[in-house]
Amino acid sequence: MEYELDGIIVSNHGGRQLDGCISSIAALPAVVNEVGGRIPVLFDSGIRKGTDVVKALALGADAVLLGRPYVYGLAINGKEGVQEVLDNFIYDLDATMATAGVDAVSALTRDILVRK
Ligand SMILES: Cc1cc2nc3c(=O)[nH]c(=O)nc-3n(C[C@H](O)[C@H](O)[C@H](O)COP(=O)(O)O)c2cc1C
Repeated sequence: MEYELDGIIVSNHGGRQLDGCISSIAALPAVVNEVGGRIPVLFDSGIRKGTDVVKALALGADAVLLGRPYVYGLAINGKEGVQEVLDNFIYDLDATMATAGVDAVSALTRDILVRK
């Protein structure tokens, strides 16, 4: 690509900096389209449960990042709290995929989503 980037993160910094900016999930599809698979697209801001992970991956993110959720676990129960947050994410992701009838992360594509 023009700037020789190794990857890109679609983020609005957790919605805490720019009043009135669009959500990062709303920005994701256009960025994915523009990148066209040439570099990894990571995503954050507002990922709170497995369904959020599924939506971001289905919209084309290669991976998601967590900001506040693991900090909440850390504040409540230290290292074990962080582990519990991560375990819950993995369980919830698994359950969401199973409920959607999807057996691989690679099968999470836009056509499993319904726009409201
Ligand atoms: C208290 C706080 C401080 C942050 N400071 C920075 C920062 O200095 N630089 C930065 O790039 N992002 C910063 N972020 C944004 C995070 O890197 C990340 O994009 C965001 O927390 C992800 O959204 P989430 O918290 O909804 O998961 C900060 C987020 C929070 C909550």
